[in-house]
This record gives sequence, structure tokens and C-alpha cells, in this order.
Amino acid sequence: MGMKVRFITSNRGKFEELKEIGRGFGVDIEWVEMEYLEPQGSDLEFVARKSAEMLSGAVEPPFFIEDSGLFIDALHGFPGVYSSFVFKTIGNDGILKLMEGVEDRRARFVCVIAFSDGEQVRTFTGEVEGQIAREKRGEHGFGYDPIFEVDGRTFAEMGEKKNELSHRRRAAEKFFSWLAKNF
Ligand SMILES: O=c1nc[nH]c2c1ncn2[C@H]1C[C@H](O)[C@@H](COP(=O)(O)OP(=O)(O)OP(=O)(O)O)O1
Ligand SMILES: [Mg+2]
Repeated sequence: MGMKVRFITSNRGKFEELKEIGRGFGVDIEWVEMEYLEPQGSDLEFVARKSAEMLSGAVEPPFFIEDSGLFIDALHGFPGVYSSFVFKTIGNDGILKLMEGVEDRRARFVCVIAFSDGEQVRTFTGEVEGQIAREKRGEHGFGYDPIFEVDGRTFAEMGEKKNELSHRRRAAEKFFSWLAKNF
């Protein structure tokens, strides 16, 4: 049996993807469903690290969290570290409205995993370049998937294939390989 590690998140979509990706690495993810207060910060690595440090007092290590964000070039990196709040408020329609008539559709998704072993916190970052679609497309996934496209297909149109190239996959690969060597 591979190794078991606890993942603290309120987001079922994230859990299901990491559970699936973990299978390929012999890592069994246990979901601790929990909302936690995120410190305000200017970059994802800082926010993920601080969140894990804050949780180390409240949750029995070892555990990990992940903080991810959508960074849109034409909007100077918005929504970035505010992606969760922005999704809950203006959502995909709001982002498409902000991008109406904007030629430069470049964006990137970033995922930072922060792992706490009780002594220290280690972070693992993955990112993927894409474009903001001109309309919502696809039924799969969650969050901004219907408006984030790579080579013309949105994450929501990709289904399972998303797990082969997403920011979450790229961060998880680094994390799970590190775990296999060090735990
Ligand atoms: O692969 C993705 N495909 C589409 N949307 C995504 C993805 N990954 C993150 N997202 C969205 C969800 C949330 O609106 C924001 C991240 O915010 P973030 O704080 O990391 O997640 P969250 O608040 O939903 O769950 P939690 O903090 O409990 O892990 O970007
Ligand atoms: Mg959050």
C-alpha cells in the first residue's frame, strides 16, 4: 500500500483531481474537508506557506494544503491570489465581461502545494499557460475550467485529460516524487 497523506481543502474538485493523480504515484490522499482563513498576501507561495504554518497548530501533521489562482495578463495578473473570492462574487461571467473586446487572451493557472511535516513547511509549484476563452465551454471540472483553454480546448471540455497537463498535475508531480524519496 502506498503512503497516505491528508489534504485540507473545502474544494471537492481539487480533492478529486489530486486523489486521481496520486493513484499514479502510489500516494493515497485522505480528504480533511475544512474551510480555513487564508492570510492576505501578494503571491500564492506566501499565502500557501503561511496557511500551512497557521494550520500546523490546529491540525495533526503531516498534511498539505494547496492554493491556486488564475493570472490574466491583460488584467495585470487579476484575479491571482484573489481567485477564490472573485469566483464566488463575479464568477466566469464577470471575468468574460472584463475581457470583452480584449485581444490579448493570455493567462496562466498556478498551483502551490504546501506540505507540513510538523517541523517545517515545503512548497511545490506548478503552472500552465493558456488563454481565456471568449465564451464558457464544456461541462467537466470546476471553477474557471469553462473559460480557461489550452490549444483551443477548455479544461471543462477536456475532462480526464486535464489531469495530464494542469497546474495541479505539475505541482503534484513534484510533491509526490519528493514524498516518495523523503517519507
Ligand atoms: O483547476 C482549476 N480549475 C478551475 N478553477 C480552479 C482550479 N484551481 C483553482 N481554481 C479556482 C477555485 C477557486 O475559486 C480559486 C482558487 O482558490 P483557492 O483558495 O486555492 O481554492 P478554494 O478556496 O476553492 O479551496 P481551498 O482554499 O479550501 O483549497 O481558483
Ligand atoms: Mg481558498
